[in-house]
Amino acid sequence: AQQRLDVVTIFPEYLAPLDLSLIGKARRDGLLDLHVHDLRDFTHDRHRTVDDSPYGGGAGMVMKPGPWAEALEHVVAQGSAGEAGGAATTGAGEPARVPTLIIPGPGGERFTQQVARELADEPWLAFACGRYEGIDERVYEWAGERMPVRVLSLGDYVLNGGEVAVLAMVEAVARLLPGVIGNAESLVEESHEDGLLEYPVYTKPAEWGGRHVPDVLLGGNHRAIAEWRHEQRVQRTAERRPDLLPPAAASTALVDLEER
Ligand SMILES: Nc1cc(-c2cccs2)n[nH]1
Repeated sequence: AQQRLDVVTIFPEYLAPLDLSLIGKARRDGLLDLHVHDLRDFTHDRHRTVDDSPYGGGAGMVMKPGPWAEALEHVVAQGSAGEAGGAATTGAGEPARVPTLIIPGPGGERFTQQVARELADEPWLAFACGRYEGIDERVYEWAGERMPVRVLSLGDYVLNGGEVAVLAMVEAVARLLPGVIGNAESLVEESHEDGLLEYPVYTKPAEWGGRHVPDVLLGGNHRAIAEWRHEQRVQRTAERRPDLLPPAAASTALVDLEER
């Protein structure tokens, strides 16, 4: 199953880290088909203008709609024709005609592990990297008439542009694709897979700076180890992320903690 990814940005070099290690290998193994497009290639003036001052005044600049529409039309045309890399195919083996367009922004729906899993099932994703001051609203409307559009936020903080958010989302999605991560089981027990944070991990030496590895991990009782690890995940989630626990479990886990 190959996934096609297109990224449109005014800083294509920002996406260079995607050529490294895991993601780079997935691309070389043909699991991922990544294309980065420079938004400025879709301008026609001498200064390759992509933004302008906001109607209604206010600080900063807003990205112009024209270049975005031309860039996204190019992405749809190139991707669906299978030029410069394969046309993504749906699960049913049908060529995908349009991508799901992901637009990072602080005002979007929360990007979570669940959303990452949904995106990993998509045959074709396109990412539009805007600048913080924003993209002309008519681009969202224009794109929404042609393809599914999701505005996604990494969290409640403000970045200057979408590139960093796209790097994070591409990594979170690509590692879920079959064959990208070595042993699939490492995908199961990690944080947020089942709503709990991960348990503490240890490796050699057994004693380090006067600190010891919990005895249960040094023995071979796999059931006891699994129980200890689950208990640690519940405790750690109750301490750091009670919001992830269903209310009853949160208070029970906290009562247990306070009693210790
Ligand atoms: N979560 C989040 C996304 C963003 C931006 C995306 C694009 C420009 S700023 N800030 N914070």
